[in-house]
Amino acid sequence: TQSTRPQRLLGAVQKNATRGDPRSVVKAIDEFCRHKEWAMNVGDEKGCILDSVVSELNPATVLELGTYCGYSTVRIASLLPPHAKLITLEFNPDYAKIACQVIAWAGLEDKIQLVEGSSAEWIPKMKEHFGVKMLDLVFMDHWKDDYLPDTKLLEDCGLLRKGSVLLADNVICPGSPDYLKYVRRSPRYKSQYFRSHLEYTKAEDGLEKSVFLG
Ligand SMILES: Cc1cc(-c2n[nH]c(CCNC(=O)c3cc(-c4ccc(F)cc4)cc(O)c3O)n2)ccn1
Ligand SMILES: [Mg+2]
Repeated sequence: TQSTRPQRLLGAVQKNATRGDPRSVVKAIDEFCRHKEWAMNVGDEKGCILDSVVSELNPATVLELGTYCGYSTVRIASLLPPHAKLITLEFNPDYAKIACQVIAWAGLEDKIQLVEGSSAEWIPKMKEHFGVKMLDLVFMDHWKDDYLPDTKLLEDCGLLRKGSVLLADNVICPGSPDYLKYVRRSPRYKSQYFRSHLEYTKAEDGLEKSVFLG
């Protein structure tokens, strides 16, 4: 039977990356997506901006919405301090199966908790189920129409504290206009746009970093 793109991406990781070496996993995926098949990872250009936000924040608790094949999951987790935790939420079981293997190849299972299900179901369960008190960083990279409702849900569930950072991918392409308007207008956020390009292309895209002011 035909393989899927995520399966071929995993194959490229297993063929070209060194087990236990997250940077080689990231590099193998970027090479595959640049030279073989485009895939919707945050990519190397926006990935560097993601790296700088994570490194500056040094977060203890990170939530990623939208695992896909685990590219940004590995990128973020490889920069976290020893006892930090990354919870990543994936809705699509086929993506989750691939991401689980990419994360294992990178040797980052101990830092990452991959959860299969919807954000609407799991965000309200963060505290009781994962013992999460507050989120230091949320990387939003799931369905673009869910960015805004899920931001409001994060606020309502008391998961954001003064200084929590929301970092949203694809605010231009495919775009999340209602989210962008909300965080840029709201007095409860300090927002900043990092202009870049859609992964592996010349199209404009960027990351929006929004600090919750409490
Ligand atoms: C918990 C939960 C998780 C999910 C979930 N998990 N994984 C995803 C994938 C979401 N990502 C995208 O759709 C996406 C699309 C493009 C794109 C595509 C085609 C173009 F022509 C141009 C750009 C580029 C990107 O960078 C993207 O991130 N959703 C969904 C629901 N609930
Ligand atoms: Mg994205």
